[in-house]
Amino acid sequence: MSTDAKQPLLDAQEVTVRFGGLVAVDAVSATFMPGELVGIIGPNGAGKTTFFNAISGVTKPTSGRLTVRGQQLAGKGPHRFARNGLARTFQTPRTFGDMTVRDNIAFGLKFAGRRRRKYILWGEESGVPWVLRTADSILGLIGLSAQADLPAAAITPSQQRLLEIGMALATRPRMLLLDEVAAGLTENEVEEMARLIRRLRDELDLTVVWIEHAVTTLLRHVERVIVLHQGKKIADGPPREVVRNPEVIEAYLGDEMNDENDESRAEVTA
Ligand SMILES: Nc1ncnc2c1ncn2[C@@H]1O[C@H](COP(=O)(O)OP(=O)(O)OP(=O)(O)O)[C@@H](O)[C@H]1O
Repeated sequence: MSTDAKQPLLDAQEVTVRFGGLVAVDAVSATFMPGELVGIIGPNGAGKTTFFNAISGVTKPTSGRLTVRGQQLAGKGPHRFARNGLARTFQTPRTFGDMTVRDNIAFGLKFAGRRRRKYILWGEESGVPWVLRTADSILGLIGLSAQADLPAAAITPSQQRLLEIGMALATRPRMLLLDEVAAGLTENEVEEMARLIRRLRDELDLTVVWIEHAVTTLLRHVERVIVLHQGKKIADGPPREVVRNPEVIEAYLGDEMNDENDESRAEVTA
């Protein structure tokens, strides 16, 4: 891969998003390096999704800088972010229900095709992992080959989430932003999802940023976690350190990992 290992894929500096009088994201800075798997946690309304929206161009930050692979993109639209290698999922999957599962992936590939000239200019066409070259290989990767010919509306909610990840992968991203992809899944499905996410990061050399309410699972699988509280970043570090941070325990983990959950805390701190 030609990505400069020392250059952040995305560097957010002092990003603020206001909605009228409400400061949803309050001067948050965070740097994401190639190949990192980072979790974002925080109570409801902490600003997680709004931060995601800001770093993917969906919401224009009120102030702050967003540098993607060296380019200043704050204030640009989501397509500019996508062209620079960012792909994301949404809390409510945005798939095309009346199209087949395969055609949903093909749609993402078409979008990547529009970038193809740029890939060639960068000399990276040969660098696209083979598994991201066709709809069928992407379906194999995410475990949806058997559903390829079904309309997307006919597959289960957990398969919808996988499909949305597949559509994001089809755009051949360098950075994948996952917004609660494990919401509503059974315990086993959550574990499978976590394993898939790790595999994608490892095999495709992606940077993955993952918001999730299933905190215990998330903390077990990520190497770094950012905690947001009332729009501010209150911690950023390895899970075993973050779960011991008194401010984090008071603001969030005290409830999420209470006494009955000591086992899970022990698992993370081990
Ligand atoms: N478009 C909007 N207009 C006005 N306020 C908004 C808008 N989007 C989010 N907010 C507010 O901004 C704050 C942060 O919301 P956000 O959805 O980013 O939090 P979150 O951490 O993702 O929460 P959750 O875990 O519940 O998804 C909340 O107070 C929310 O009500």
